[in-house]
Amino acid sequence: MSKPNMKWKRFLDAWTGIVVAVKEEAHMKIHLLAAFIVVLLAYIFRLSVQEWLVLLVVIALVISLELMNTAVERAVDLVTKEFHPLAKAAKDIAAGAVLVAAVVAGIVGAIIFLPHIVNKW
Ligand SMILES: Nc1ncnc2c1ncn2[C@@H]1O[C@H](COP(=O)(O)OP(=O)(O)OP(=O)(O)O)[C@@H](O)[C@H]1O
Repeated sequence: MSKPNMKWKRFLDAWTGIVVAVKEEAHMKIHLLAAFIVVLLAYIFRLSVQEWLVLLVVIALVISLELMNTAVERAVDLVTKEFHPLAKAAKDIAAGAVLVAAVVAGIVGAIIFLPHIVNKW
């Protein structure tokens, strides 16, 4: 396979990974729904460019970490389906990374949207 084709294949493989995660992970669907609602609200409240940038970064952070969490789950399940403390630690730590990002995203969302909501009333 020539080099440009290889690059295109890698892009397709990455896209396939995203599609699989969205299809198979309920949490990923919830994150995407939340991101859609946030983008809709950002449009309705006519946020500044700076506010848009911050929101897009935290949305990307949460979704990227959920993808990594899903990858860790698959890799652990490939190694063992038996109960193992290290398997539990790996999955719990990966889930913890998503939790940290989701909590920070919630705080960032509140800091950005609350003044706009208060202003509308
Ligand atoms: N092989 C294992 N050994 C020990 N504990 C495990 C193992 N597999 C899963 N667990 C524990 O069960 C929890 C749930 O694991 P599971 O693979 O079902 O993820 P999940 O809850 O389905 O996550 P998601 O909903 O994001 O897919 C883990 O966080 C971990 O604490």
